[in-house]
Amino acid sequence: MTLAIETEGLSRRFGERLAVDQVDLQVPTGSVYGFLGRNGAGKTTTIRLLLGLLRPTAGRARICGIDVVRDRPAAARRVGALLEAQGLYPHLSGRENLDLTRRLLALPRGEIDRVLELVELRAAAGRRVAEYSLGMRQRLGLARALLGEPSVLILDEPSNGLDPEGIAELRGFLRDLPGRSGATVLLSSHLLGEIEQTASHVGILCAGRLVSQGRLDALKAGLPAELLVGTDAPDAALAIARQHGFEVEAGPEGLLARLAAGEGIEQAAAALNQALCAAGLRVHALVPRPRSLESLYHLAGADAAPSPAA
Ligand SMILES: Nc1ncnc2c1ncn2[C@@H]1O[C@H](COP(=O)(O)OP(=O)(O)OP(=O)(O)O)[C@@H](O)[C@H]1O
Repeated sequence: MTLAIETEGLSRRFGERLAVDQVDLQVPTGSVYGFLGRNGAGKTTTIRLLLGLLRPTAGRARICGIDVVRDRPAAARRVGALLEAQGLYPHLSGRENLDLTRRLLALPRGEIDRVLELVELRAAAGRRVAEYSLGMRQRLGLARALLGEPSVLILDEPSNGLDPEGIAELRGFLRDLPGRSGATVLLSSHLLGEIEQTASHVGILCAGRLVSQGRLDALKAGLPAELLVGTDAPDAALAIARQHGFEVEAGPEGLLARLAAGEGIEQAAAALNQALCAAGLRVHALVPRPRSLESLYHLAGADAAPSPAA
């Protein structure tokens, strides 16, 4: 497995605050890597370190094998980025905005039409950016990141400001991008549903530390199974299930029993059903729940304590 982005012990301190704490990112070439974490977890700081916009306090980052601190220009040539502060000029047209970057990168003129086509902004390219909707600006920012066909795309919260239709379009676009162009995509987000549908790999950041990382399907497969339990007396069922050694919590859809790693789901369901029925409760549902990114996020502790850095 070759890595498009790799960090070792990457850390960044702001005064007393350790915003990024010994992060070892491994982003395989050709992956769509969802970089998750609640607000203040350190995603943007990590991205700024990857782009060489900030210097690390410790550790190192490599883009396509190039050390970002030692050889920033060479690393920068391999990356296209979309950051929250986009730096678009509102009085210029979309095309003119792209042209500024195109000239800076010494790319041929045709490159502008190629990226406009990709983000479907060709028809609006002559209009001033001041007249663009937030979603159009976001797509223009994406078009600019795509100029020069970079090997690595780094996108900080790319779905910000997009309506549900725009989010769905972006999702399809990003999911297909590695297959179409061979590019690797790292996108940060706090939207689990978005990442679950888009990413092949994830990394979860919590209070500056990377608490989970890997192929999304493999990480999900390694999660303990869960059973959703419907009864007519959830409070009593919760107590009884706990007495019988089940790890249970009350959720919006009913009781959620989390099985121990390796515990057989059929056996556990039968034992739980028996315990509840023996106590005189009526069980009307006992359903295995698909393993989800939400469970992974929860078990990694990323949604628990607010990050001290936040
Ligand atoms: N230039 C700075 N000076 C001081 N503290 C900073 C600076 N930049 C970031 N921080 C702090 O570092 C921590 C991590 O911030 P960061 O923006 O990286 O988080 P994030 O995960 O991207 O969150 P968000 O989604 O809200 O942008 C926060 O506590 C933030 O206040």
